[in-house]
Amino acid sequence: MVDDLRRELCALHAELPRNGLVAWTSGNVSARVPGSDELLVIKPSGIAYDDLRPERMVLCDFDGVPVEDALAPSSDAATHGHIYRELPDVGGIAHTHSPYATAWAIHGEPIPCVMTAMADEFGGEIPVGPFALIGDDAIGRGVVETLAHHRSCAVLMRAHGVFTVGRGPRDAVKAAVMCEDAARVVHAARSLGPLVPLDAESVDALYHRYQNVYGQH
Ligand SMILES: O=C(CO)[C@@H](O)[C@H](O)COP(=O)(O)O
Repeated sequence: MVDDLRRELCALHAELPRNGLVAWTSGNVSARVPGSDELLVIKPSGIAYDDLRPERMVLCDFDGVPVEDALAPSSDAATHGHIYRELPDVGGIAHTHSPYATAWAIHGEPIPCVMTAMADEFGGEIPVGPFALIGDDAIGRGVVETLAHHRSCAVLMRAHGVFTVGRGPRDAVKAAVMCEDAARVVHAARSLGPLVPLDAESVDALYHRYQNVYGQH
């Protein structure tokens, strides 16, 4: 099972540069080991995306400590672990520095829910979380605190970048792609004139349809 996760994560990491969400070695994706309340798999720290391999993915505990001989895990391993510990329904997490969303994060401004694609994916605005230093679980604490008050699966961490959560790592990477798309389009819309947020009833209806009816079943 862990070997399958390593393969899935390796393929998903390739989606970050492919979608223009990261520069050089920034960003990371992790997966909870299914059924576990103490293990995750995440990328190694500071390794070029082209050099990532399934066997280089690092199996860690939720404190971000590798449980086997491995490369040093991502700087954000303890942050991912904190999120898995606090949010049992989360099975995957992605972190990017995607440019438009990070510009909103630097500005400290939530992305308002002004288009159907945002209501579909995020169920409202994409909120801003607090500034936190990198290296322990502080970012994770900020993400969890922010998500307690929002339906969004993405948080813009102030002066840093994007953290997304999903049922699995693919959902989290998709949310990171959709977050950057929203950040870019809403920025363009605002340059044309004032933004008009969708009303709450429409947001609820759109979110419900997309989450429960859209796609193949
Ligand atoms: O911004 C951060 C730390 O939150 C990361 O995106 C780093 O840029 C990549 O760190 P590693 O995952 O390679 O340690």
